[in-house]
Amino acid sequence: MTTQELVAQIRKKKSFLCIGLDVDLDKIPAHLLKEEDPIFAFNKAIIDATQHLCVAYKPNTAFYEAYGLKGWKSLEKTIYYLNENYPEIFTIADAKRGDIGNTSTMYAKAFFEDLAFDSVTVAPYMGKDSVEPFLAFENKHTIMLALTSNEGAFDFQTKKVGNREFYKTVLETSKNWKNSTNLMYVVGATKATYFTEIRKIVPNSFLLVPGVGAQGGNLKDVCKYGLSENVGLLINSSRGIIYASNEVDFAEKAAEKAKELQQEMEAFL
Ligand SMILES: O=C(O)c1cc(=O)[nH]c(=O)n1[C@@H]1O[C@H](COP(=O)(O)O)[C@@H](O)[C@H]1O
Repeated sequence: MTTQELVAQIRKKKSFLCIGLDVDLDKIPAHLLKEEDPIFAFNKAIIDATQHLCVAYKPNTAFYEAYGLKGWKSLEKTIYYLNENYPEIFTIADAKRGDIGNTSTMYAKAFFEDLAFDSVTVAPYMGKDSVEPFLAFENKHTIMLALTSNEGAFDFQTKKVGNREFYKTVLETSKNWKNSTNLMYVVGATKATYFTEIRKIVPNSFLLVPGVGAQGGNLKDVCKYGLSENVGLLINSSRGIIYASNEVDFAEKAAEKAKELQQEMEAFL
């Protein structure tokens, strides 16, 4: 999917919401456990109930890998279901990959070719030659960690290297990499006050913003400091939406939570 197509979808739906499909079998409604594939049954119900309110879905692969082969099959069924039924939706494999060049190429093939996701999250720690193999794929997006939502972000990312915070160096450096127009960046919603500085370095890039809902990030502040000319934000909520209820009405309740966020977003568009 091109960035223009993503922006057009945002304008049409008046939403820049991304729903995180982080499925935990201990948290989903008990009646689904009788299904042949409870994870897919849960995802399908959530997707059908919320697809008109959001523009992206982000399964975090950890929640599928934890269940072995069965979990990976559920991930595959979920992405196929999305691509077949809602091709306008932007899909994010949240896998936080990155390795030496030839290994990164295989990671990129796994998520862009075999599973046909539109994007994948990547860690920048190994540098240019670990990220460029992902950037080589046309109309695919590489979402690189810049300033994460967790406490540990202060361990390295905000530390000064020379006279500059490390996350700023990561952002600035990555702009010089080959095919850097295929880059997006992760910035946590819990770090809303940093968005002004980040926008000085990457004024037009899309930012994936996790951390609203369960982690306490504030949507209004993120919009205030983070919105760009072409919107430039995908705001993710996982637990805050998908576990709104663990009864038979779980999909309906998830849609209510998604609608609340969509309406807050609409006010900014
Ligand atoms: O890359 C991510 O998506 C990510 C980066 C980050 O800084 N913080 C963060 O929470 N995430 C992911 O975003 C999701 C947040 O989930 P909730 O806290 O349940 O909304 C999880 O899948 C996290 O792994």
